[in-house]
Amino acid sequence: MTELTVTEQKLAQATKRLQESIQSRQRLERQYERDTQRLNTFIGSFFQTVLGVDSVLDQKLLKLRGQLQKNPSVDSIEAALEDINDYAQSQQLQIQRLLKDGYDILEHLANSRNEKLLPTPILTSIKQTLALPALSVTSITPLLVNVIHGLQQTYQQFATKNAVNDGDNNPTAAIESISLERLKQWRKELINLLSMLDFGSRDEVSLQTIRQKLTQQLSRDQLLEQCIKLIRIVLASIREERKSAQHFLSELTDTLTSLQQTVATSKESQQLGNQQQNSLTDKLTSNVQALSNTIEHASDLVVLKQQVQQQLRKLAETVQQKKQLEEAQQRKLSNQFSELESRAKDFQQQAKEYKKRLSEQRFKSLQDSLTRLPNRAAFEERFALEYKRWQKTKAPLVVAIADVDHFKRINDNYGHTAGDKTLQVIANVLKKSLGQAAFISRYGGEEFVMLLADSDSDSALKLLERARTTVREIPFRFKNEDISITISFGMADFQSSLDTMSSVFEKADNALYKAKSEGRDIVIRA
Ligand SMILES: Nc1nc2c(ncn2[C@@H]2O[C@H](COP(=O)(O)OP(=O)(O)OP(=O)(O)O)[C@@H](O)[C@H]2O)c(=O)[nH]1
Repeated sequence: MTELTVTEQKLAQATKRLQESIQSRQRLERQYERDTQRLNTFIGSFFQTVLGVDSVLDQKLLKLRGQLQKNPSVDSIEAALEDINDYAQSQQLQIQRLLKDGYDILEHLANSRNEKLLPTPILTSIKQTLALPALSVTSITPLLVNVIHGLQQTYQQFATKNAVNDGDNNPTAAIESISLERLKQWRKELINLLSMLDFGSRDEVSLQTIRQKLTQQLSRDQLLEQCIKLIRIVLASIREERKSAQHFLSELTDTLTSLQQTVATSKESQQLGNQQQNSLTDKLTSNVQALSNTIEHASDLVVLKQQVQQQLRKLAETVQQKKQLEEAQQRKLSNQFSELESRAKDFQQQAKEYKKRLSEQRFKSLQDSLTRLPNRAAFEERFALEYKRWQKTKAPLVVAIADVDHFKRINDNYGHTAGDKTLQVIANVLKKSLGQAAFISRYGGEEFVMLLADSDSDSALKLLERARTTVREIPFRFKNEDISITISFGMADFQSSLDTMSSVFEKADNALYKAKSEGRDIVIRA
């Protein structure tokens, strides 16, 4: 083998090795490129998944993706991945804490008694998720999103309701909507209670002011303040009542004492008078006896005449004394009796006034002070009576509930006094249209409840229709504006022996609700 041949062989081997090494390098580079590509794709989809979860992580991933696109060194990628890993670990603790918080919130919502806060399907899915063996971000996050939607719906419902009911667009008021609902109920209840109070002119102004305040939207504190004022008025009135009852009782005791005294003195003077009378009678008897003795033993007529005259004078004196005594006794007794009589007369007058006052109070406690119609308490009493009558006779009995439409607007637009006036006018229209046959009461607020006994359902419906149209045709004028006011009715009658007071009332109430939802200004029969 020549030296040239040897050299050629070595060169060929070296070339081959070089080619192999180039190929292997190319393979490696292709592999690296593929790996980088895969990593890029993975980071890309990972990036899509976690995008928006954490802004710091977003930045780190964006940086890594940028590096990968520039064919970086493995070292620099390793450093970037390590950085991301450290950050992810620190966030993991945070996520666990958040998961725990999320779990607690869901558990609280699921067990909350106020389930109205969330729609039922959401509550069901919370309960199902909580029952899972382990919680993860993927199970809890969609649920939390649902909860947020649910709460948002509830919030919007309350906000709309408040805006419609109270004309209040203040969002903070809407946030407090649950307590606002409650406050509204309390205000309504207090207005009802107020309508049962009437302590005469002394408290009229104060009660009127409280009523006026209660018809406006109040905070809890303001409502409490009105409550306290009301309690003070009631207490003052109770004190007054107690005083007046004490006065009456002390008058009664005085009169009885004086009667007792008169009876005692008349008895005493009668006893004394009897003694005196007896002694005078004895005296008279002995006078007559002496006279008869004188006559019997007389021998001389002149002497006898003198003695008889003397005895007769004594007799006349005694008779006179007896007469005077009798007259004195008579006078004393008659004085005592006339004194007693006048005392008794005074007392009788007082008792009459007291009784009148008591019956007035009873009447007032059953009368609504604004409309002078029977109030809710009177209605309950009458309803029980009519129901008993119906149970016995099965004669027709209809319950009707009337409610002024959009009454709040009248208060809001024309003031509370206009609202009061409206209620008074409507009360009169109801009285006139329904006549004597109906028992009409102001049940509370802008609600009137009527009992139509002896009217069958058809004729009751006609009467109510008449009342409804009459109200609509009244030309109300407030603040130089002509307005039309309407009322809606719900009615129901007793039909089967299964009907009870509350079931028929509820039917009428549901019918009224229907009347409201069907556009108002109508009478709906259950
Ligand atoms: N002026 C006055 N207002 C009263 C009286 N009693 C209750 N109100 C008011 O009546 C209003 C009743 O309003 P809502 O229950 O919301 O009903 P509405 O506006 O009549 O609406 P609909 O019944 O749905 O047609 C409330 O604003 C009460 O404050 C009262 O004696 N006098």
